[in-house]
Amino acid sequence: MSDFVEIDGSHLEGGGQILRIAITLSAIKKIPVRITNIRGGRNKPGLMEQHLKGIELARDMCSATVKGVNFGSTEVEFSPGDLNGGDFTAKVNTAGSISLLMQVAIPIALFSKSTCTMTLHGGTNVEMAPQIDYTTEVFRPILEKFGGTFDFELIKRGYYPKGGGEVKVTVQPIEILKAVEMTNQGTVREVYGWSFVAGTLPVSMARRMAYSATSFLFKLTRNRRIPIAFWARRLWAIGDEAARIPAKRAALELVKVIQDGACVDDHSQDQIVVLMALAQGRSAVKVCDITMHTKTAIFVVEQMTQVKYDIIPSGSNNIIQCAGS
Ligand SMILES: Nc1ncnc2c1ncn2[C@@H]1O[C@H](COP(=O)(O)OP(=O)(O)OP(=O)(O)O)[C@@H](O)[C@H]1O
Repeated sequence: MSDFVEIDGSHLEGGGQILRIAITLSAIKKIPVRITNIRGGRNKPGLMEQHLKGIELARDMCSATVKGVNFGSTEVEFSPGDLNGGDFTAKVNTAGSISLLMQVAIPIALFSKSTCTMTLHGGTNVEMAPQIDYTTEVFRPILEKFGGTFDFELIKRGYYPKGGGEVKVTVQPIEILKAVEMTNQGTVREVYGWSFVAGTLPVSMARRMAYSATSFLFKLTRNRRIPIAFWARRLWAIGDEAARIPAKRAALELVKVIQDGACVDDHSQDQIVVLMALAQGRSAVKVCDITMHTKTAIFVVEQMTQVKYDIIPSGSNNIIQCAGS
């Protein structure tokens, strides 16, 4: 009989997230894992550069023995060793997301025996992944509620298609992650954000995006004071109308979460599933609709551990609950 827990990488969302969660839990809980049909839900299945470098980083962090860790591979075996801490480097040679490398590595680092320092190269602000600013300004405060945190230094931003960004992350080990109760939104006192433009685009476009986002937010939230900082950096906006589209989308996404009374937004939802599983005690978090990424995260955790989640409808929201292991 095989000692490996087998995870079907094509299930539900069928993307790289299944891989990251399986590898993270494997490293922390010392569970050998075999992931098959990797990214079977995507047009081009198999390991892409970002996923490959993420697994290699996790391998180095826990001295794992691995099989099938090469570009395009659709099946990987990962047998973890000890989490000793130390200095690690991962270099994604494309714009593959540094935040997604952090998604694999930070929980592992928190449970290591000594400090982990990671030098990560790749994209800092790319589509379909957390912006580095999201990871540091949205995800990190949530992580802090669980009792973990990280220091970071943003050395250089990197964008599609070249990448070339660099971030240094330092994580101190913790004894335990604490369970959280986030079911009451409280009062939203301030909203802030960053507006960026790309390449040769003028800073004035970043201002227009920020202005559009502010006025949408103002209309939607009625009279709240909403300061938005203007930062000019290289990013992806391409035209004047295009400047309003991401601004409106950002405003609408945020207002939906605020008005629904949820305590985390749709993108943090799936990222906290793993933290809840690793925390000591019973956690409860109020979210909007359960996303496919969240269902997928729950599937992987339940396959690999004894943790069971309850989803309890609460008005137009849901409360995700579980007792961590
Ligand atoms: N705009 C966003 N802000 C914050 N987080 C995001 C955003 N978009 C996506 N994410 C998060 O990024 C992760 C993406 O996982 P997903 O498996 O879809 O992508 P992936 O690893 O790049 O692989 P694939 O190429 O297979 O899609 C999820 O945790 C998701 O919540």
